[in-house]
Amino acid sequence: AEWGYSPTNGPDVWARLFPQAGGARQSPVDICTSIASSDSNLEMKKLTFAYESQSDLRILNTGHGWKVEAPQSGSRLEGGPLGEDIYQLEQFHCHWGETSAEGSEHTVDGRAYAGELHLVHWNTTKYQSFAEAAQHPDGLAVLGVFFDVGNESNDEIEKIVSTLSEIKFKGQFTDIPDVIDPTTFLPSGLGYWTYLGSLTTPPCNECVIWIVYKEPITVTEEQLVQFRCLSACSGEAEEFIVKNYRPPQPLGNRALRECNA
Ligand SMILES: NS(=O)(=O)c1ccco1
Ligand SMILES: [Zn+2]
Repeated sequence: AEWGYSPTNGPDVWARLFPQAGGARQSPVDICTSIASSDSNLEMKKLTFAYESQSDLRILNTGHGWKVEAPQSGSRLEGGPLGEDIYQLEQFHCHWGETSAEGSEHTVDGRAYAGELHLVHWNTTKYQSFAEAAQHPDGLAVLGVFFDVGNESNDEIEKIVSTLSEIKFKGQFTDIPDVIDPTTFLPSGLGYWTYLGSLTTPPCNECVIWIVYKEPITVTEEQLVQFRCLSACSGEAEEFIVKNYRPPQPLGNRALRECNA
């Protein structure tokens, strides 16, 4: 039985097939800003990133959304909550909802955004592959960026949107002709929250250091409408991917730290 986001195969039943989904350090979480502790040593070790601009990146319809494969050996994410290790960009994708009133995975004081972009990195200092890194508590680092709906379309997201008609069905892929610079997905304000969590899709490995930016970026309703036209099926039967977000999971006794870069 393929997992998904419907009542019969969605987040409420994932733990039956994927035991880790019922663990104590699951993601996403509701970010309760009043309990976030501004941790001084996060400010000392500034979070730094360096990405390459790449063209001809492959975008795939995974059946659960779109995913851009961006293995960037030259990219580096380090500092902040990442200790002494260097993390390398592997892929990026996003989550959205049926309407723009929902769609993000993390929420802020109970408020959902219209969507959430995930830039997925893995620890190349300690591990030899993404798959290996995903088996360790400090294996992955994911940058989360919220989407707000506004009037200006996001040019970088538009490069993604313009390919979606070619990958309407699950399993289809194509190359993005434009040059993509992942830095352009990041908000101007670099304040963030960070905590230890998991992949938000099965198998929900508890291997992610989450870094969620406070400031959203803006996309248009039309861009989100295009996301919802992707099909979860590989054939004629059209079942649109209208939502692909997991609701918040218990924070439990995990520390939630913030850095106002
Ligand atoms: N949604 S996410 O970034 O936690 C992820 C990456 C790979 C699988 O799930
Ligand atoms: Zn994600």
